[in-house]
Amino acid sequence: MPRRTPTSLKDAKKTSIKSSFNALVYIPRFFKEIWKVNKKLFLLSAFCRLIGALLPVIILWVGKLIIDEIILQVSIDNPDYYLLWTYLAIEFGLIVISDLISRAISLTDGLLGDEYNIATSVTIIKKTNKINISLLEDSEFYDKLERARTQTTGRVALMSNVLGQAQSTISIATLVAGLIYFEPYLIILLVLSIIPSFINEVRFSQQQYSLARSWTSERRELDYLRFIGANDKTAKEIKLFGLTDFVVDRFKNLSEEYYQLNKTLAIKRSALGFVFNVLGSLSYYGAYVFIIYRVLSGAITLGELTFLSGSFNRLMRNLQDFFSKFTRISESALYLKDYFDFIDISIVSKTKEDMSLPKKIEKGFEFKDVRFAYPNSEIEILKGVSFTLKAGEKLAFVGQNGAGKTTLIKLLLRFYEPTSGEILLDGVNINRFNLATYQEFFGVIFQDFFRYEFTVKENIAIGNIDELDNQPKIENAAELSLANDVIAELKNGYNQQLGKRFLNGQELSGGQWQKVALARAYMKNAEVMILDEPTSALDAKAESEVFGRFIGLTEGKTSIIISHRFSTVRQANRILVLEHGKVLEIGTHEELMKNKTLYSELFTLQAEGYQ
Ligand SMILES: Nc1ncnc2c1ncn2[C@@H]1O[C@H](COP(=O)(O)OP(=O)(O)OP(=O)(O)O)[C@@H](O)[C@H]1O
Repeated sequence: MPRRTPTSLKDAKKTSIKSSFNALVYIPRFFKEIWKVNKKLFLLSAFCRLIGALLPVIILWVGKLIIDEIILQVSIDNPDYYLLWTYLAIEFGLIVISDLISRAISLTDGLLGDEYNIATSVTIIKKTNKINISLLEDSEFYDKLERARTQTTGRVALMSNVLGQAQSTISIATLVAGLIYFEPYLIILLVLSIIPSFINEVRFSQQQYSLARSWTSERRELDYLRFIGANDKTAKEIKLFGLTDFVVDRFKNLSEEYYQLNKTLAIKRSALGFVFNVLGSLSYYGAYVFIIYRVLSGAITLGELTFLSGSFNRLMRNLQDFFSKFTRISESALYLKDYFDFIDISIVSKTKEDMSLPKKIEKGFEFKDVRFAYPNSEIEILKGVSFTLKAGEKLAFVGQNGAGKTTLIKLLLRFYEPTSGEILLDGVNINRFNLATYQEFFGVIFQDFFRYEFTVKENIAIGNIDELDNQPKIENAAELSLANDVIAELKNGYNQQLGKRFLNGQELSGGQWQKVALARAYMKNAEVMILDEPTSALDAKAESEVFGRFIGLTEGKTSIIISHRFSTVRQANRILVLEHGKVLEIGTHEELMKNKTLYSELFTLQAEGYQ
C-alpha cells in the first residue's frame, strides 16, 4: 500500500466555504429521489412538521394567557376561574399533541430513511455493475465509490435535517412575528447573539468535511487493515508469520495521525463554540433585562414578559440549531455531491454500438496488432499481439506468469479497450456491438473466481441466474464439473450454505470450490467458453477427467483454455505461446514440439517431472 504524504489540517482546508454552499444545489434532486421512494410517507412527515412548527408559538401564547388570567383573577373581588382552567386544559392538550407530533416525525423520518437507504444501496450496486472494470480498478474512482457507499447514513440524517430546517424556518418566522409585534428592538439583540456562532459553525464543519474527504484513501486503508487483522481468511498467515504487531502498528500509526488531526479540530471547535455561546447568553440576558424594565415601567404585562422571554430564548436556541444544522446540511450536501457524481458517471460507449451480434460465429475472432497498457500505467503488457481464434476452435494460451494471458481475455471480454490495434469478430470490431449482449456470448470461469458465501445451488446457478430454479440443469452442470461428488458429501446437499460467514456454513477445500465454480460454466449454452486456469487446484486425475468432459461437451464450440498443465493444453486444437506480451509461437501440439522453442522446452520439462 503506497502511503501518500500525510495530510495536515491546512491541506484539508482546501475545500472552500463556497463549495459547501454550492453543494446545496443537490438538495432539490435529493428530495426528488426521496419523494419517488414513498410519496405518502413524505407528505405525512411534511404535515407533521408543519403542525410541529406552529405549536411552540401557540404554547407560549397560551402560557401568556394563563399568567395574565391568574394576575387578573387575583386582583378582582369575585374571581371566576373557568377561563383559567380552560387555558390550562388547552395547554395540556397542546403539550400532548406536541409529543405525539415529535414521535410521529421521528417515526416517519426513520421509515423514510430506511426506504431511501435501501433504494440508494440498490442504485449503487446496479450502477457499479454497469461501470467498466477499468474504472473500478482506478483508485481515485474507488474512493468516490467508497464515499458514495459509506455515506448512506449521512444521507438519511441529511433528509431529517433539511425537513427539520423547514420546520424551524416556519417556527422561527412565527416567533419573530410575535417578537416584532411586542418589542421590535429585541430582534437586533437576537441577530447579534447568533452571527458569531454561525460563522464558527460554518468554518469548522467545512474543515471537518475537508479532512474526512482528504483522508478517504487512508480510511480505506484503515478498513483494510482492520479486515486483515481480524478475519478468518487471514488468521492462519497472521498467526503463523507473527504479523499481529506489524498490522497493529501500521493501523495504530495511521489512525493516530487521523485522530490527532481530528482532535485538534474538535478541541478548537468546542472552545470557540463555548466562547460564542457565552456571547449568545449575554445577549439573552441583555434582552431579559430590557423586558423586565418594560414590565416594571408598566409598558407590558407579566404574561407578555413570559411570552417574550420564552420566545426570545426559544428563538435563540432555534436559530443556533438552525445555523448549526445549516452547516451540517451543507457538509452532508458535499457527500451528496459524491453520490450524484458517482451515479452520474457516464457509461455511454465511446464508439457507436450499432452492429448486431451474429447469431452464430462464422469466421471467428481476430486480434490485429493489439497493444495494451493498464490505465494509469506506463508498462505495455501486450506489445502488438496478432492471432486468430477460428469459429469452433479450441485454443490454449500458454506462457509464464505475467505474460499477459488473462489480460488477453479481459480485452476479448471488453473489460478494457486496447491502447491500439483492434479485435474483430467475424470482421467487425468488437466495440461496435452492444456491450451487454456481447458479453452474454461468453461463458467464463476466471482463475480468481469468487467464492460466494451462498448455497451450493446458488453458487452454481450464478453461471446463469435465470435458471436458479432449474434443479436438473444445476445437477447436470455439477456432474460435468465433478462437483456432484463434493455435493454428495454435504449435509444439506445442494442447499448447503457455503463458507464460514453465516450460520451452518460449510467451508470447502480449494479444489472443491473450483469444481463448484466450474459448474457455472455449464449453466449456459454460451457461444464462447473461456476457462482461465480452472483446474489448478484439482488433483491430476480429477483434472484429466474434467478436461475430458469439457472437450467432449464443447465439441465444435469456440473456446479458450489457459493452463499451466501441458497435459491439458495439448488437448487443444492449437496452442498460443505468449512471452512478455508477444506471441512467440502458435500451432498444434505437434507443430510446436517440432519448433523446439519455449513450448517444447516447457512440455519436456513438465513431462520429466511426472516420470
Ligand atoms: N488491473 C491491473 N492493473 C495493472 N496491471 C495489471 C492488472 N492486472 C494485471 N496486471 C499486470 O499485467 C501483467 C500481465 O498479467 P496477466 O494476469 O495477464 O498475466 P498472466 O499471463 O495471466 O499470468 P498468470 O499466469 O500468473 O495468471 C502482469 O505484469 C500484471 O502485473
